[in-house]
Amino acid sequence: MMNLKTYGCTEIEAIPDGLLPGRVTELRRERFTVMTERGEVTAVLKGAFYHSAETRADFPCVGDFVLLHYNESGDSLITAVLPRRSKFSRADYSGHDEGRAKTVLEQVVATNFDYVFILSSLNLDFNVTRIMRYLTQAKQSGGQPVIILTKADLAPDYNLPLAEVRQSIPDVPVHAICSHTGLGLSELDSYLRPGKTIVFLGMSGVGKSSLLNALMEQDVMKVQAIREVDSRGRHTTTHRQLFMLPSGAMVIDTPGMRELGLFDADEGIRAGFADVEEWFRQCRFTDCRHQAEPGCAVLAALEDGLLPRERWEQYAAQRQENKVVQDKTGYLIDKRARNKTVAMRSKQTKKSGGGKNKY
Ligand SMILES: Nc1nc2c(ncn2[C@@H]2O[C@H](COP(=O)(O)OP(=O)(O)OP(=O)(O)O)[C@@H](O)[C@H]2O)c(=O)[nH]1
Ligand SMILES: [Zn+2]
Repeated sequence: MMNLKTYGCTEIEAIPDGLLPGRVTELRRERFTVMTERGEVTAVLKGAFYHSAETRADFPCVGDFVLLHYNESGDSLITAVLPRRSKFSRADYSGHDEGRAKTVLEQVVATNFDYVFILSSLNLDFNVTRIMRYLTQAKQSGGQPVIILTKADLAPDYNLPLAEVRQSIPDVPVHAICSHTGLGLSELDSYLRPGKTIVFLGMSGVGKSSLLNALMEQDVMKVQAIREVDSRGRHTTTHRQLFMLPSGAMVIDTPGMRELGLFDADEGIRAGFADVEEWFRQCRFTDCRHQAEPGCAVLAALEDGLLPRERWEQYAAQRQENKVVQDKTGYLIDKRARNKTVAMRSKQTKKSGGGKNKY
C-alpha cells in the first residue's frame, strides 16, 4: 500500500470516518486525478462544494491534499481541501468581457510546495532585476526560493554572473546549471529529497521543461524547439502535472504556473522602464507608435536629449523580445476561454436534459 507520506503529506488530523486523504496530481476541466493510499483515483468535486466554497480560490488545485469519498467503481468525490502551506495564484480575467475587468478572481495554480526554483537563463537576456521580481513573488508564496541560473554552457564564464547574483541577493542560494551536460545538477540534490515538492518560476524559454526532463532522467516534456515544429501539445507521453522524480522529490508543472512567468515578463518591463513609458502620455495620439507621428513626445525627448537614445533602444529591444512571450500568453488565455465556453455549454446541455439517455 502506498504511503501518502511519500507524496509529502506530513500530518492530517482526525480524518472523519469513511474518508480517504490524497494529493491532487492532475486537473483537467473539472476532473481530478488524486494519489491516495489505495492508488491513483479519478475524482470530481462533491456538489455541495460548489455552494459552500466562498471563492474560486477554495477549489482544489494540483498539489492540494484533499479528503475524498472513495468509489471503487467510478469517480470518487472530493469533500474537502486541507489547509495549504504554500500557494501560487494568478488573476483570472476569463469570466469577463475583454477590456471590462470587474472583480478579478483569484485562481490558485499550485500548492503545498517546499521550494520555488526561480529559473533565469545565462544567455543574453540575463537580468538581475528580473530575478529580484520573481523573488518577491516567490517569497509571498510561502515556498523557499532557490535561484537557478540555466544554460551555463552559453555563458563565456558563468562564474561572473553567478558572483553578481550572489552579491546582489546574499540571502538566497544560487546555482548555475546546464540541463544538457548535467553541469551543476548534483548541487540540487540537497533540495530533491523524498517528499519535497518543487515548482519552477521563470520566463518562457528559460529551460523549465529541459530541467524537468533532466531531473526525471527521461523526456516527459517536449522542449521548445521541438514543440514549434509540431505546434501542438506540450506533453510527450503524459498529461501529468505533478511529477514524481526518481529521487523521491516532486515537481509541479501546471499551465497556470507557466503563465505566471509570462505575465511577470511584461510587468517587469513596465516597472523597469517607467522613465521611458512616462513620455507616452504626452504624445498627441494615444495610439502613437513613436516612429514618425506628429506630436510624438518620445521623438521630441530623443531630439532634446531628455531621453537617452541608448535607453530607448534598450526598451525597444526588450519590447520586441517580449512580443513573442505576449503572443504566447494571448494564445493561452484564448485557449482557456475556449475551454471554459465548451465546459459551460456541456453543463447547460446536461441541465436541460439534452445529454441524457432516452428510455
Ligand atoms: N544551451 C542550452 N540550451 C538549453 C538548456 N536548457 C534548455 N535549453 C534550450 O532552451 C530552449 C527552451 O527550453 P525549454 O526547456 O523548452 O524552456 P521552457 O522554460 O520549458 O519554455 P516554455 O515551455 O515556453 O515555458 C530549448 O531550445 C532548449 O533546448 C541548456 O542548459 N543549455
Ligand atoms: Zn509617440
